[in-house]
Amino acid sequence: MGSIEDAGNIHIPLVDISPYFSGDAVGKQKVADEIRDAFENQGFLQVIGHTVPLDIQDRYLAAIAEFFSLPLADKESVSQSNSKCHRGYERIGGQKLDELDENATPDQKEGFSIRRERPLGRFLEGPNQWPATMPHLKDVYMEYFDAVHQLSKTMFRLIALSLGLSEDHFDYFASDPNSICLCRAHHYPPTPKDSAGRTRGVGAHSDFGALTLLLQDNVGGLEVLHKPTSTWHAVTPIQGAYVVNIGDLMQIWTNNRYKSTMHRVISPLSEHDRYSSAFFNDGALDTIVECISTCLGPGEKPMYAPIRVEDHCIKRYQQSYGAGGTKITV
Ligand SMILES: O=C(O)CCC(=O)C(=O)O
Ligand SMILES: [Fe+2]
Repeated sequence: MGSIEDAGNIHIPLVDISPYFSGDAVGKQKVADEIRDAFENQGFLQVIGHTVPLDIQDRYLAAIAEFFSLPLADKESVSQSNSKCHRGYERIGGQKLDELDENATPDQKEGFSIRRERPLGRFLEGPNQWPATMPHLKDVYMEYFDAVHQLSKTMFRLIALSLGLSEDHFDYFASDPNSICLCRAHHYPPTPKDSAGRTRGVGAHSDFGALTLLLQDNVGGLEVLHKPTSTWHAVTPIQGAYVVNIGDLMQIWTNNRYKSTMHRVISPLSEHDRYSSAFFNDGALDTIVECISTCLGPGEKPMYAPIRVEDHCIKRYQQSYGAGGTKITV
């Protein structure tokens, strides 16, 4: 494990997970121990030695850049406002994720959200929207979706080992084909000089699901909060790596042992467009999330009441909409 940054008190580890795939129990446990350390301390790490080929990442990043460069009318033709299940395009300023500052400006990013293709059904189940003017987007997007979903299942296996559970503990949650995994591509345009320092790409928030895998290009801007010192620290881009963080559901499962950490994207003065993609594995809707027995020390009590994933997600979506009309924090 190597430290990619050591600014003040913060340490965001870089973990090579390739020993996990060797099948050797000692190698697997070593990776799981490194992951435990990262989630107990900062709640964030970067992962290399994984199974998503660089070639798929590159083709996907190129495809989302091409999508965001389409005329606005083409993007609006797949607007989320047409969708009953939060699929499709969100324009710049369409979201405001900031949970710390109610006067913050709306997020200076545009997004495109895809889940598994399903008929309209339970919460967030339904059809995707694809732009007619870019017919090749669907194949590359879904190829990437499948590859990163697979990696998220591996990460859940490692999390299980890190908590002293059997390796398949989260398999149903993480692999249910009807789960509500979300893959959202983002485009952050360069910041004009007059708004430098006053806008946010994404306001400060924690992710409310279980696990997030973020692919970012080399522009930078993602920062995580170090709570004890109230200071923000950059997550330096590493080509091909995933930034992995846990969300509020995993914090509930682990009784606060693993930290769901506030993060944001600043809008630095930059000549460059930034592209990123977040994959949220929020799992099987009917799972009951409650304190895992291995996370309860002697004399400790569960800090949260048990909650069903679907109820938790509906509540968080409703809170988000109630707060600002268009705000969705995932
Ligand atoms: O684009 C990024 O770097 C982070 C995005 C993010 O935090 C989110 O979508 O929840
Ligand atoms: Fe986030």
